[in-house]
Amino acid sequence: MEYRTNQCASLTSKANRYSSEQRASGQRGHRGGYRNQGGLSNQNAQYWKPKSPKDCETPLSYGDTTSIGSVRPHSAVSLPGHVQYALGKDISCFDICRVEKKGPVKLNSSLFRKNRERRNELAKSCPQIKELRPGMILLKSFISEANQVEIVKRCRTLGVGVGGFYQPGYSDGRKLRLQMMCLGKNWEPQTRLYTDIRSIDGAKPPSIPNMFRTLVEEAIQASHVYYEAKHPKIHSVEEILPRMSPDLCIVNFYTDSGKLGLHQDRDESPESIEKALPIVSFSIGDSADFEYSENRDVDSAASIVLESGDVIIFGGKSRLIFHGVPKIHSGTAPEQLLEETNLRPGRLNLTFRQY
Ligand SMILES: O=C(O)CCC(=O)C(=O)O
Ligand SMILES: [Fe+2]
Repeated sequence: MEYRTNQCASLTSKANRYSSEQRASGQRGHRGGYRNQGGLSNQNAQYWKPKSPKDCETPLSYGDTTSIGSVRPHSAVSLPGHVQYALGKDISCFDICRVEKKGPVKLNSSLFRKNRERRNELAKSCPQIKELRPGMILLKSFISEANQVEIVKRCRTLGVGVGGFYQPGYSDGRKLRLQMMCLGKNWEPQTRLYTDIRSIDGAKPPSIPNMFRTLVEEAIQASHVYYEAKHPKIHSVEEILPRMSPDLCIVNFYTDSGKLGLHQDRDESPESIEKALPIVSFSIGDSADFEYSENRDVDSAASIVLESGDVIIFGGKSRLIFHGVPKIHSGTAPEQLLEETNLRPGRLNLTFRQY
C-alpha cells in the first residue's frame, strides 16, 4: 500500500523504511502482541442495512465539514452500511448503535449504577488528574456526558459510511477482537503502515471532526496545567508531555467479548516517536480493564479501570509503553448515554495520534 499523493510521497518512503527497520529488528509494532487470540471472531457483529434514506440521517451540529459520503473513493456509489467501491469489494459496516427502538438494556444492579453515576458527577465538579508514571496521565471523567453523546453520534454516522467500522485482520487470517475505523489516515493491520486509502475496500478515511480535535487540545492543556502545579520549577512542561496536533485517530469498538493484547503504538513516523508526541485516548461506553507495562510481560503489568468519559494520555517517557485491554465490563455504561444514543453494549475508544 502506498500513499497516493505527491504530498505524501516522502511519508511513504519514511513509513516503509520505518516498517522494514521494525521487521529487521524483529520487533512487533502497533497492536502486534496479541494474546488469547483464540482463532477468528466476529464478535457477534451486527451490520446495519439502511431501510430508507432517512435511516442515513444523523444531524451534525458542530459546524464540521465531515459527513456521510463526503470522502468517496474514486467514483463509487455508497450507502451507509452497504458500500460498493471501485475496487469491487462490498463492505458492510458495523453499526455501533441499535437501529431499532431501544430494546431491553441489561443493566448491573441499579444501586451500583446510581453510586457510580453519583461518583462521576462529583468527579466532574472536581476533575481528577493523576500521573500514572512519567508522561502517562489519567484524566478521570474528563469528557462531559453531552460530549460523550455527541462523540457516539458522530462515530456512528461516520462508522456506517464510507471508510466505516469493519473487523480488521492480519495477513495470516487472524482477526482483531474489535471493530475499527480510522480517521485522517488509515492504519493497515497487515502491513502496520499508515496509508491514505485502505486496502480492504479502497475507501479514504473520513477526516477527524473539529470537535474531537478541540477535546484533545483541552486534555493536553489540562495535563500541562497539572504538571505546572506539580513541577513549578520546570522550564517547560512540554519536556514531560510534548504538545501534539492529531492528524489521525483509530476508533475501536469492543463488544462484551472484545479485547486487545499488550502492544506498543509505534507505527507513527520516526519523528513523532523520537519527539515522544503523546497518544491521547478517549473511553466511552462500558468500562474496561486497561493494563500497561514497561515490557511485554503481562504478569507484571499494572491495571486500571477506564470508565466512560475518561481520557488517558501517554507521551514523553511513556510514549512506548506496552498497553492493552484484556476485559470489557458489560453493563457499566452510563444509562443516560445509552438512552440518548442507543449505543450497543460495549466500549468505544478513540486514540488520537500525530503521524
Ligand atoms: O482501547 C484502548 O483503550 C486502547 C486502544 C489501543 O491501544 C490502540 O488502538 O492502539
Ligand atoms: Fe495502542
